[in-house]
Amino acid sequence: MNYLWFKAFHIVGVVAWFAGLFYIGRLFVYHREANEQPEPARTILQQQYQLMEKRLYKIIMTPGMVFTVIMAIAMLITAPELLKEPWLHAKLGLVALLVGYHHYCGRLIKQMEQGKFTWGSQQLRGLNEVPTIFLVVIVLLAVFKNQLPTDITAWAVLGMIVAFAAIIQLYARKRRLDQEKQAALNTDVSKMEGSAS
Ligand code: HEM
Repeated sequence: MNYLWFKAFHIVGVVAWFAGLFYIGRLFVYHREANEQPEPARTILQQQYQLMEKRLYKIIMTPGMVFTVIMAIAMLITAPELLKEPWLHAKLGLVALLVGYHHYCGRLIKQMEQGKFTWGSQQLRGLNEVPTIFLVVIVLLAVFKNQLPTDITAWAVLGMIVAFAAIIQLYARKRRLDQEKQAALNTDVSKMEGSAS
């Protein structure tokens, strides 16, 4: 019975952790794009995003991760025979990588604060998709366990990577065209103002 309680709260922890992992990636993109704004909007937006990133990391993401792991350890103490399962070994490997990604996000927050950050918004959009791939594979492993169809899973991961890359490229193209249109419009307006005065 305890096992089921731990499992239920393990899933609650996973939901909180991933809410943070998904949102932090979005905030990084907005934070980076705030550089393109004129002053004083740039400084105001950057300070606001900095604050939101730090709070999200400290108040949601890290507690979500710790809670997920504590509940997982409680499950393993209750049912230690699980430690012999190959699916769990694979899952632990992926979770270790995910924890690495979590800490990398913490490093990015510090780099942004110190103005040492060099990534572009398109690269950040790519980085933002990393947790989705982890989520899909870890959940598949947790549900299918040793029966996981590895070929379908590998194709699904590949399909996701290709789809994300294509969507990011298309969106970048759309943004570039919108910016060019806006710049042309601004030039026309200033020409009209010039000839009116
Ligand atoms: C230290 C890391 C983790 C360990 C040791 C761990 C271990 C476990 C164990 C032992 C179960 C119970 C399996 C069962 O009763 O059938 C479980 C269930 C589950 N875990 Fe994890 N887990 C970890 C992290 C994660 C993460 C990061 C996710 C999500 C991305 C996740 C998603 C799930 C889900 C959805 C279930 C429910 C599966 C089911 O009942 O069919 N776990 N986990």
